[in-house]
Amino acid sequence: MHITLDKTVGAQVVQPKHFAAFVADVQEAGVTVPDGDVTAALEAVLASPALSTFLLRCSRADVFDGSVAADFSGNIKDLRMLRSLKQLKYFYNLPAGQLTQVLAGVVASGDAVAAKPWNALAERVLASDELCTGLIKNLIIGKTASADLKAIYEDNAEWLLHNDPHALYPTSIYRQGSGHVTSSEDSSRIEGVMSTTITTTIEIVRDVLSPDNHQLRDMYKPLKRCVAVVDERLDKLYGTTLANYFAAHDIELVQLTYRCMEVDKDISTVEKMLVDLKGSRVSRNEPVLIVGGGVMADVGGFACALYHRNTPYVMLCTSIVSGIDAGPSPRTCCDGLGYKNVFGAYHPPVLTLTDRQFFRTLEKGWIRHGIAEIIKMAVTKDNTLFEALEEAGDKLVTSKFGIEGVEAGSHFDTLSESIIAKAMDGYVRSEYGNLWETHQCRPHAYGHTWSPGFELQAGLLHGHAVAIGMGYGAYLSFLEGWISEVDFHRILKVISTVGLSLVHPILDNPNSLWQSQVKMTEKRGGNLCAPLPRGSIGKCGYLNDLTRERLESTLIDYKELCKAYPREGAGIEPHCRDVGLEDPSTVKQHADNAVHASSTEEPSSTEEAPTANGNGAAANGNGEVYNDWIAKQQVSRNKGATSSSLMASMVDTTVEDTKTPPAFPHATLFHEGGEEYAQAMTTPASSEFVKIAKDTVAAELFAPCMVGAIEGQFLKMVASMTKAKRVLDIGTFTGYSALAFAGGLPSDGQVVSIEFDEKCADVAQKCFDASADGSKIKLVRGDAMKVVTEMADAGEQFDIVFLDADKVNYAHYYEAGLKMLAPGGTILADNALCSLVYADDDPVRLALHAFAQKVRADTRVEQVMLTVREGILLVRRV
Ligand SMILES: C[S@@+](CC[C@H](N)C(=O)[O-])C[C@H]1O[C@@H](n2cnc3c(N)ncnc32)[C@H](O)[C@@H]1O
Repeated sequence: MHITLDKTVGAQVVQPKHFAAFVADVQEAGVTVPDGDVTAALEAVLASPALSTFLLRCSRADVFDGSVAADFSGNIKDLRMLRSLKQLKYFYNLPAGQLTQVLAGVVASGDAVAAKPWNALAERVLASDELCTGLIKNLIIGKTASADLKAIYEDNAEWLLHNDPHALYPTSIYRQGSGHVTSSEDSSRIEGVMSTTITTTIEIVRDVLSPDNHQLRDMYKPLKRCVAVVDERLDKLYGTTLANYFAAHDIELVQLTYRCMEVDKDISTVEKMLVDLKGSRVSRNEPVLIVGGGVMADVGGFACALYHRNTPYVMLCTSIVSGIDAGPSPRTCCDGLGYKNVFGAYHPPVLTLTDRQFFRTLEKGWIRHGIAEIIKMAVTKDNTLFEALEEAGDKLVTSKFGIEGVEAGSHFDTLSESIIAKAMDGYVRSEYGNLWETHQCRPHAYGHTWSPGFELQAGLLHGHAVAIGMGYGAYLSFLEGWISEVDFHRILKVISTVGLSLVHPILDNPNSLWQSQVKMTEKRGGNLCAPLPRGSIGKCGYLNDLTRERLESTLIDYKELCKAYPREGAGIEPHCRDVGLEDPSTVKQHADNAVHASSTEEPSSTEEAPTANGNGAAANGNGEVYNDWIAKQQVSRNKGATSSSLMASMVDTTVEDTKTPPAFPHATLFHEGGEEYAQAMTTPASSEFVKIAKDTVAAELFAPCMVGAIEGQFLKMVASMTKAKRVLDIGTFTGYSALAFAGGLPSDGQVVSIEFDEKCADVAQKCFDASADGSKIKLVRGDAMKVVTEMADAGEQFDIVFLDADKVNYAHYYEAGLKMLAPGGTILADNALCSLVYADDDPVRLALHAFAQKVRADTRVEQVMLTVREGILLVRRV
């Protein structure tokens, strides 16, 4: 029994039953693959009625139609057939290596024994350099094709040429375009409609780089090579495995490697990729392999979107975020001009592969951060996923999704895999129906409405910021009566159990959340449209109204509620720096919200205000150009100013040194209000610093000795901007400066802090013990004069040396510090301008002045006197 092709009818429906019939026909007709010449063997198979009728039918199937897909849904075998159908539709244009492989897969799905000769044929074709990459159409309708084959395939080709040319001459088998045009009689007015349909496949796989796994081989063997765009970090971890995989299958690997940290997510990285793709002569229908996490998915995908205006790519996801979210996402992008995700294209991969094995090399902090994206899908889309998360709990983090200490095939192994799979399913179901983001009903934006306001400012990992947004959102949902109190607490519990944050001290500033809401409303076309759980967990609704007053009052209540949770709602390793990332707030000076540690926050919806106020010619609010404004405002403001005018610093660079500090008729460096304003505009100190201040006062120690909030933030940022690893803090007092430095160091960084007063040291140690960064600090009790000499003699090295003990001995600390300074290191001397404000007869006044003069005369160094707080002399070797 053969399927009869009605050649006059297009859009033949091909269903699983037709696949089954084809396999049965193969068996019944005893189609076997002859030995001997491989080309002859392939031709013989193509001539068989069973195969040819099946192929002809497939070529006319409307493979992108939803009703065709609906026939296949249900089980994995069906879905594999559906993917085969999408390829067989274009069989005329497939390389022989690919067609024989797909057919072997189809036959094997119905009858493993019958598939043996088909597998053998596929292997022989793949092994034949000449045949493997050649297009099937050359064999069946080309000039040299046999008359028998032409007789079977030529008529249909002719029909396709007129009725469905895409099936015969495709440049992409993953997209279809259609459209219609209506014109006026004289064609002076035209109304047109265009639409694109895109197909993609997503699969959770295991051991994808094991040579026994044929998924990548099947994709690239027919092409004989694989051009891979690989994240540098992944190359270090898996570069050899990747090379071995392709070598084992005799596929040439052209590897292009890029640094793909969050800061690299800009157009220059995309440009480099484009140049390399062109240099590697990638053709427009050759799928590029992209290997990496969220940033790589965004940037690599964007490069493919631009290259040849659209080049297919296979996304091999190596992180949770890419695995369930950024990887299969159609939204590719990069940052630019101080805006986040401002450039981009809608260009999903043709195949997404997620393999949990890669999670083995992820830090636990990264795993936690990725789980936030899973929680958002669970809460808004899938109650069963939520229950799975409740069941798995913290073990998801400790076992890295069932990869460490969990038996393969065990319940937890299966549970972990299903969590990834369900999250991915929920995500693409929300995304794919809204490809161009033409509306804002986007469940996957849950947790992303208020978090952009504080994520960067607090240096939070994206996942922690989103988790706070989700917790707060769930509270609003509960207040609206959309979910029960029980469900609200279930959501908080899931977040807290995996160590994600419910709160952060940054929430003490509700303004940042409000500003984010204002911007988000603007970006969402004038609607807040904040996705929140509604009805029950797993269902989504949208909050469109929230006044500032309500936001502020509910936030206070929410913070209070969270105190009942472990760690009083705080997350574990919530900051970028905790997981070895650069602190985003110090990496790029974006505006309120810029580059984040992940790519999944509402790309294209979070383009923020520009970073700076433009160039000199930019218009002010009142329409004046900048230079006019300078002339009017600044010139008159500085009229009459003499030596202290701003001009002096530019035209007169030879300000004289004086033997003694010059007269300065003020008690402080700043006029009233100056410091307060600066502090108001500085990232607020966290609760740990508030604790130090309180403990200092409680111990009846003189609190103004501390460096305080502005200088503390400055020291932290210096440490992080200079990428320091070791800091020497001379003069601990109660620990403020030490803890500030510690905050700017990576997790393996160290602050050595010296203090000779036992009472101060005791208070400091307690504060260190209570702080997350305290473990980075080593408190040395003793006389700094002696301790630094011993350290210098022992050859210790530091990236930063901070002088803040007895001022009269600064010269000594300075010399020892220079000895211990690592290449490129920095010395900072605190209170360096105090000589101006101390009483004339104060011995410290002259000592500080002498010290400043010493450094001024020192040809080994360059220095700058900063008017921060009481003056900081910043020194480095030249
Ligand atoms: C200005 S406070 C330091 C403030 C500290 N950096 C902070 O941010 O809180 C100076 C500290 O240096 C300590 N100190 C002064 N001379 C010292 C010395 N020779 N050895 C060790 N500690 C000393 C004092 O006891 C005092 O606690």
